[in-house]
Formats: sequence, C-alpha cells, structure tokens
Amino acid sequence: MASIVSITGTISGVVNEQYFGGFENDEKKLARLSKNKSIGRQGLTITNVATRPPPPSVTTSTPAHHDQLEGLVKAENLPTKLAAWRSIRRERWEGELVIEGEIPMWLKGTYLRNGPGMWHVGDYNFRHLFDGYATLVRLYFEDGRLIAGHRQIESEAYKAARKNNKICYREFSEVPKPDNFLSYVGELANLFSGASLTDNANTGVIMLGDGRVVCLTETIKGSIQINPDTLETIGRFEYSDKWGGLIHSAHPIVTSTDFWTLLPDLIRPGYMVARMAAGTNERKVVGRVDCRGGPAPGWVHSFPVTDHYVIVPEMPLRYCAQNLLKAEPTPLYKFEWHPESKAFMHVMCKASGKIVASVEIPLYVTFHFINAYEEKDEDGRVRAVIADCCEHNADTTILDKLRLQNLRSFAGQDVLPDARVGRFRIPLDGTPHGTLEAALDPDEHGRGMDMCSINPAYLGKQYRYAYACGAQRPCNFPNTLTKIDLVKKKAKNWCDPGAIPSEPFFVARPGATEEDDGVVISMISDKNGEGYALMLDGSTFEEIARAKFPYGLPYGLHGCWVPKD
Ligand SMILES: CC1=C(/C=C/C(C)=C/C=C/C(C)=C/C=C/C=C(C)/C=C/C=O)C(C)(C)CCC1
Ligand SMILES: [Fe+2]
Repeated sequence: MASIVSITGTISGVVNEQYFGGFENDEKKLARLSKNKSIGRQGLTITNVATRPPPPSVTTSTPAHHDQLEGLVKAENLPTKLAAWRSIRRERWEGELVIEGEIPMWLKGTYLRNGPGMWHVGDYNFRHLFDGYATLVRLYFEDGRLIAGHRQIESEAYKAARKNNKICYREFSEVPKPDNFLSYVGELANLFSGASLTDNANTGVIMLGDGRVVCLTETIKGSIQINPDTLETIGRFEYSDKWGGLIHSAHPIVTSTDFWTLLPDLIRPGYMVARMAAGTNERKVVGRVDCRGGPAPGWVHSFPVTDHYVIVPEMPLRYCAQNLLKAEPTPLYKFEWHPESKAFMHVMCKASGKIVASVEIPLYVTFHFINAYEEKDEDGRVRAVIADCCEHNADTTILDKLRLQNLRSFAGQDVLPDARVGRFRIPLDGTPHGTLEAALDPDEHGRGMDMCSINPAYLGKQYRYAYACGAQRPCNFPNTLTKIDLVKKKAKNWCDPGAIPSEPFFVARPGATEEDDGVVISMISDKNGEGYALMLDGSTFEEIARAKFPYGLPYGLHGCWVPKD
C-alpha cells in the first residue's frame, strides 16, 4: 500500500510500502537490529540546501537516519558515508525537488539513469558493482521545475530473488548456489541453453527511434522495455529475428533511424554486426568480422561508429566460456587477458558490410568508446578513422577495483589506476598497423577517465568536446566531472570533495549551433551520505542548478534523454 510522505516545504513524494518483498530491506533490517542491538530509530530530517525558495525541511514517515544503516552492510567496516555503494533504500519513490539555482526553461523532458542499485538479497551481500539489481532514476524537467523518482526494474532475476530470498540467475560475478547435486546438473544444462543467465538490465537505458525506452545489459535477454513516465517495467524487449545468441554489446548505437549492435560469436570467434531499423524488433546482420587472434572474441561492452563505418574493436581482454561456467569468480570474472593474441581494430562499411580495414594496434583496455569520425585529406577522401575511448592503460586491474569491498573501504589511499582518453588512428590505405596515443595529457583530468558522453549531434562526426568522470587524487574511484577540449587539449574539472558523481550526460539546447551549448546532468553521492542532481552549463562547465534528493541514491551507470514530445 502506498503511503504519502509528510511534507514541509515543496518536496513531496510517494513511497511504495511493499518495498522489496522477499528481500529484507534496510527498513526491516533496522527494525530487527534495533530490537537485537538497541539501535534507535528516528525519522529522516533533511535540511534542504535550497536558498530560493527558502530552505524547507522534509520529513518522511518511514526512512531511518542514514548513519544508523551503516552497520547493515554485512562484514564491511565502512569508513565512508557515501550512499553510492549501498543498496537503494526503497523499491520506489517519486517527488518534486527544490532547486537551488536556475534550470533553463528550454530543458523539457526526462533524464533517465540506469544502474545496479541493489546489492543484497536477504543477508547475502553481492561482491561486484556490476552485480546489483537494476535501479532506474528519473529526472523530469519542465518550466524550471524538477520531479524526481526511482524504481526497481522488474526483471525475472529480480522478481525471483525477491520471491525466493536468494540469487536465482547468474549475474556478472554471482552464481546461484545449487541446493543439491541434481539441481547442480540442471543448472549446468540451463547454463548451456542460457536459461540461467540473468536478465537483470542494469547497465544502460536507450530511447529507440520510435520512442520506446529499453534498459540493457550484456545478456540479450536482459533487454527490458520500461515506461519512462512511471518507470514501470513493461516487459522483455523481444528481438523477432533468428539470430539468437546469449550476449551482445551493452551499448548499441542508437539514432532516430537505426540501432546498431555487435553480437560476439563465442563458438567461431568473431562478431556479427547487426542493424535494427526504428519501429521494428528485427536485427538484420550487415556483416561479420572474424577474430584475428585469441581463443574467443574480445569483450565489446561498447563500440563506435562513423557516418559510414562501424568500428569493431578486438581487445585482448576476451570472453572466456570456461569462466562463464565457473561457480566462483575468477580474477577477471567472465573474461581473460590474452596479450599474446594482440589487439586489432576492424572497420566495416555500414552500407555493404565489407571490411575496409583491419589493423593491429597496441594493447588496450576499455569499457567505453567516446566517439569516432572519418579523417579526410584535402580532396575530401577518407584516409583514416579516428576512434576515441576511455582507456585504462592496457591494465585490467580496474575490474577488481570495482569490487564493492574496495569501493566501500576508501581510507585516503590513491588506488585508482591511471586512465586516459585513448585515441586510435586506423589508416584505410592498407597499412597493417594503427596507432594509439593519449588525446591529451592525462594529468589534465587527474588520470581518471570513464563514463563519457558527447553532444549526440556529433555522433560519428569530427567533434571537439567530451564530458566524462575524471579524478582528483587521492581516490579509489573517478570523483570529478571533466569537460575535455580535444582541440585545445585542455580539461575543465568540477569536484565536490568526498563526493562521487555519475556519468555527466550532455543535453543540447534546441536550436544550438555551438557543440557545447547545452546542459550537463549528473547525480552526485555526497560525503554525508546524501545526494543531489547537478546541472552544469555545457559551455562554461559552471554549476547552474542543483536539487537535493530526500536520501542518497546508489551509484548509477548510464543515462539517456527522452525529450518532451
Ligand atoms: C551480467 C552478465 C554479464 C556481463 C555484464 C557486464 C559485463 C556488465 C558490464 C558493465 C560495465 C563494463 C560497466 C562499466 C562501468 C565502468 C566504470 C564505472 C569505470 C570506472 C573507472 O574508472 C556476462 C558476463 C556477459 C554474462 C553473465 C551475466
Ligand atoms: Fe557501459
């Protein structure tokens, strides 16, 4: 049953009292612990940071004070109050936020952010950031006002965990514990058919050209359509074609007309490049790339495109079918590092499916490509493709740093591995090698670099600006927002000491002619355990507005923009 949050001031909200069903949520845990351990319980009182209108205070009937929840993450001694690495407090909430500053009147629409926001089932705590059940957050902007909300995605994996109070599907690093030998044998069979893989769509959210909104992860079955207004789960997005397979890139390239994706082939190492036209559910394979090295395709969390080409990266961090079968996490989870297999970049013509270049390049590690474009000579002939990514200096240790225990235990040491904007140059003249260099001095952004966005009008085209998370050291996770000028090779950085911002997402001003004319949206977990939505001017990178949430939200990965009408 829904209950109305009692309100003072202009923040209002509705909470769903069903909370996590079969899960023991923080509220229930608190009640239990307060019986057992005499922990007191008090209502949440937030003093809003707003200066205009005057600061209201907000009370809710249900939540407990954040400090009291610290002991609830089992077996962790948390030196940090950050909400970023803790499970979301409630299954859903919605309310209007008080704005400090001014939101431009042209900003009309919905910013959605997806991410793994629920990292426990019952008393069991998950191990890795990427394991958590998907939490969607919504910021709806209109007439300078901001309505916010969050809600869990009702995947089969989430519903089964809630019902049975245990993990029932294979997540990124978590595997269901079989009850007995027979169920173990059944589990193996399910694994081969893909039935035991998760559909927990916790990585990205996209708006298709026809307006449908879909949440995604790397399993194909984890493509789930949601309602962007209510955050309600509509159901699985079913691909109507025959391509099957178990995994795909978590970041398709989406435009008003197309959806491009990569389907790795684990049996005959390679990738299918597929296109789905807006308004359909049918992927059509445009071409295939055979791997040039290694026992399996390289991990393709994302890939870039130019106006005419799809770039297929072949990274030496490769999928590993054996690791997919294992019950306990291996050092690189479902992947393996194969430096001897070398690294390659393939360029496929979008129109013909023909491979126009396939070059060896220096070893690299990336999750996220930023953009790519065609480099032309004086006569307008394309002589190379330039592709930029957030590159982790060919070092796979970043995966381990994203274990929750590491994220939760920051005590001032500088443990975030260095990263940079890696720029590939892939010649199209038959030269067998491409190059990889830093696009700017990594010290400009504190040698942290991930979670990037660009002005979508520059997708596949020569561009100048990228927005991303950088670092102010010492840190254990990217903790700044950075605007990268790839022409001047300079960065502007925003930082709230002790806070963790999520992916800065650029929304262009309608009618803008300058590439950086727009607003950058991010959500911040602050050092006090609270959080706020932040709006920066895309050009000056100065803060224009912020709006405090009623409680700190977990870290989220990727967002999208759904314009009004
Ligand atoms: C869910 C299953 C799988 C894989 C899921 C994966 C690989 C999800 C990956 C999410 C990523 C790479 C997010 C990246 C975030 C990067 C950050 C925050 C970087 C910060 C650095 O500075 C499979 C393994 C495919 C199959 C089982 C189920
Ligand atoms: Fe991603």
